[in-house]
Amino acid sequence: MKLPFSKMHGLGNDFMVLDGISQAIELTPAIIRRFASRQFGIGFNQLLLVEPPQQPDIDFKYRIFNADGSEVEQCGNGARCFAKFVRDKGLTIKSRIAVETRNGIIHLHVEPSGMVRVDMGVPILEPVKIPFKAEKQAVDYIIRDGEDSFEIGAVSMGNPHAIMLVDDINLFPVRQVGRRIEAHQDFPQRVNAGFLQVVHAKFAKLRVYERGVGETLACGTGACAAHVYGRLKGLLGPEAEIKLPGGSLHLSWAGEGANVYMTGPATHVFEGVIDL
Ligand SMILES: N[C@H](CCC[C@H](N)C(=O)O)C(=O)O
Repeated sequence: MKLPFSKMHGLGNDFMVLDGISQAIELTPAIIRRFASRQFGIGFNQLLLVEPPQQPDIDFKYRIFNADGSEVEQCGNGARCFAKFVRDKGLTIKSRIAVETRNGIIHLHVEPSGMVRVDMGVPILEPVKIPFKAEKQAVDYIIRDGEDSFEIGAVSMGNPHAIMLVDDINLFPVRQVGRRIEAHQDFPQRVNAGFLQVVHAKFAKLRVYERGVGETLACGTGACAAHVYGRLKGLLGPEAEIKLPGGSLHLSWAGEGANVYMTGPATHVFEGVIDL
C-alpha cells in the first residue's frame, strides 16, 4: 500500500502528518518506529494522524505518536502544523478549528499572517492528574535519583512535564539529566523534561528532552509548561517569549485557572509517499 504523507515542522520539531479521513490507516508501534527512523524511514519526532471527530461541534480529532511508537495526549507544535495541514489539504476552510486530542479539546486560530494561536487549555497542577507521585501539590518538588536530587516543577498540558531552572541552558548537561528525569520512577507514565533559563520577566530560554524522543529543537507543550512554572515561581510575567533551539514561541497565561495560549509558526517541508 502506498501511503501519502506531508512532512512538516514547528520550529524544527518535525512531523509526519497523515490524512486518516480520506483513507483508513492502521498503524502499529513497530511501523511508527520504522517510519520515524532517519536512516530506515522518513525521520520525525512525532507522527500526527488526522481523523474524523467523535464529538459534536468538533471539527477534527488528531492522534499523536512519539518516535518510539508511544501514543500521547498532546503536542503543541503538532497542533499548529495540524491546523495548516487540514487547511492546505482542503479538509476545512475554517481559520478557527476545534480539535479533539487524546486528552481534551483544543482550539486553534490560523491568523492572516500564517502564525497559529493555540488555546492549550488550563494547565493541570494536581500531582495525581499529571501523573506525578507527590504527597501534596506544590510549586517545587525534589526528586531523587541515586546520589543526586533535582528540584523541579511538575505541570501537565494534557501530557506530563517536569521543569528545572538552570543558569545557562547551553552549559547544562540536558541530555544526561533529561534522560534520567524522563524515566524517573515518580512519573509513572514517564515525563518530558524541560530546562528553563529565565533572562527577564518577558523572556526565557528553554531546551526540552522529550518523552519518547530525546532532545528536540522545540516542544510546544514544554514551552507552555515552562511558562506556567516560571509564572508560579514569580519569575515570568503573563506574556513571555520563550526561545528554544529551533526558534521562539509567544506564551500567554493570566494565572491559575486560566487557559494557556501559545502562538508560533507551522512549516510545510515536502509531500511524500511511503510503502506501508
Ligand atoms: N513528547 C511529548 C509529545 C510531543 C510534545 C511536543 N512535540 C510538543 O510540541 O508539545 C510527550 O510524550 O508528551
